[in-house]
Amino acid sequence: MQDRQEKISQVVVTAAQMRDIEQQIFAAGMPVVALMEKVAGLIARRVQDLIPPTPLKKRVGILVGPGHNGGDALVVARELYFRGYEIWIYSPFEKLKELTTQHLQYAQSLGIPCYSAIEELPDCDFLIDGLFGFGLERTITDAIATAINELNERNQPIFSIDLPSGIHTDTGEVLGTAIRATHTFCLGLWKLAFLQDQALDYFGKVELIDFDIPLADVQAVLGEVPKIKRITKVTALSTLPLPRPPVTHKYKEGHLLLVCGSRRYAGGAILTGLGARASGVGMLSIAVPESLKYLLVSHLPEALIIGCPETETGAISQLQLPEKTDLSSFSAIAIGPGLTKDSTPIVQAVMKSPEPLLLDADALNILAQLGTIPTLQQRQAATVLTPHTGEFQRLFPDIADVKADKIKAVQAAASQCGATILLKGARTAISNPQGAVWINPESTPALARGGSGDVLTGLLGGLLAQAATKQIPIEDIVATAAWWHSQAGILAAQERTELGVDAFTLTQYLMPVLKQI
Ligand SMILES: NC(=O)C1=CN([C@@H]2O[C@H](COP(=O)(O)OP(=O)(O)OC[C@H]3O[C@@H](n4cnc5c(N)ncnc54)[C@H](O)[C@@H]3O)[C@@H](O)[C@H]2O)[C@H](O)CC1
Ligand SMILES: [K+]
Repeated sequence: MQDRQEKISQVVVTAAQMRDIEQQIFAAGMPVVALMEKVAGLIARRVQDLIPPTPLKKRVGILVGPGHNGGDALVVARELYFRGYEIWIYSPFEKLKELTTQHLQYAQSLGIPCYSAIEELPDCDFLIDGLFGFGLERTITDAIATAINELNERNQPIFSIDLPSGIHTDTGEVLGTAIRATHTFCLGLWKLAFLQDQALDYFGKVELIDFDIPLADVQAVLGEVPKIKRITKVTALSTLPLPRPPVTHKYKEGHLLLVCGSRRYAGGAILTGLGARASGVGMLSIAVPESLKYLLVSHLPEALIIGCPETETGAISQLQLPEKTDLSSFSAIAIGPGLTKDSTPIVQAVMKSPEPLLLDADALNILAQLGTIPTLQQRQAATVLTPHTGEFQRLFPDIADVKADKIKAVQAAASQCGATILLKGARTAISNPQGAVWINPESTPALARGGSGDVLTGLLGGLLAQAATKQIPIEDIVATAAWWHSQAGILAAQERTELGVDAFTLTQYLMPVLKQI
């Protein structure tokens, strides 16, 4: 049972996949009417929990569209009516699907007022949005668009069924206009839109209404291992190097080399180091410009700080590793935070490393400038890139608009360069070269702050180093780091508000996330 719920919570579907899964259920004998009744019954009960009908009678506006999303809304309306709510229906479409028509007829027979003009819908305590679900297929125009805009301006709580009407199920695009919900009940399985940054403003709180879709039906459509998955606590924790074997030594627990910092950006090197520290990595070496050496030693006494020759501008000019050490001495290398663009030769040098390599920040800008993206294909070991949208666009100028469909964009980029790519955002997306995608479903705007990416680079570098001898897919480790990093942000924001999560503070919340579990 637990296992089913966990698997369901990892699943993400497109509208077409949802329709196919639904067809499996109907083909197996489940009547459409019964499924609607079941789903809408669950929604009605949740609404009653959230806004009970007493002591003050509540007035509810029900927005009814032409399809089964409208049918769901009418079943909710009927249930709430019998529980003592005062119901008003707005049903502007002339032609409704048959089942929806029947529910509307019955609602009217009960004496529930029903109007087709938005002006006639009075102010309500809250609204139920059943205009469109995953069947929305074109831009909303004319009277319906005007009505949606007017309803948004009323500032009443809105519960959207399945999706806020107007949001494209797959891309999250606003098709003309869309309901700005305060709460969205996603039905059965998470739709892709819930993981697309561009739609997030419209959902309000989100909640999955699990209506017992059999796993077999999901697998029949998506396969045993779905291509696109949500990161969950369970998936994230499964790749952590915990518990440690009772007998081990520091080099067995990974040796990470960080290459970062410049006179101009000294703090970035410290934050990257602190992120790596939290990963538990066995050995940490940090290459910085010579002039930063003692600053780093004072912040990270456990690390081996390698002072490198520097340019006039204070950037690393040459990677001068200690005696008897070369790039193959490390289990993983992470390069980029605070480098400046003056460290181009260093990036070229580490690309030759035979170990997993993580490139971030200025290392990505240097890569873009060099136009060396195609050479990544030739690397023997795994490569991970962690761009934000701007860096991504500089690296992959020929990939169509990232904002229009982030998930497609990250898949295309990973396949183009043969690296695993983590595209940062409110919903960070990770793709391996074969197009297997992880999306991080929870984060906080508190992390939109200078230095928070440096922390991620250190943390992920440390996890990559520890996993070097294990058979864990690279993208799974990247997903764990993304999850851990955002959970630390969420925890810090809970205790300190969204303004209180500077990058140093963030590093201090990485361990408490694990301790909570
Ligand atoms: N997931 C499930 O198994 C269940 C889903 N339910 C609900 O059903 C909807 C999907 O229903 P469907 O009838 O296929 O689509 P919609 O209700 O979203 O509406 C489609 C309807 O609207 C017309 N249309 C599309 N775009 C526009 C537009 N821009 N302007 C005007 N009209 C438009 C289109 O032609 C169709 O007629 C799902 O979201 C759930 O809420 C079940 O009730 C339970 C099981
Ligand atoms: K809806």
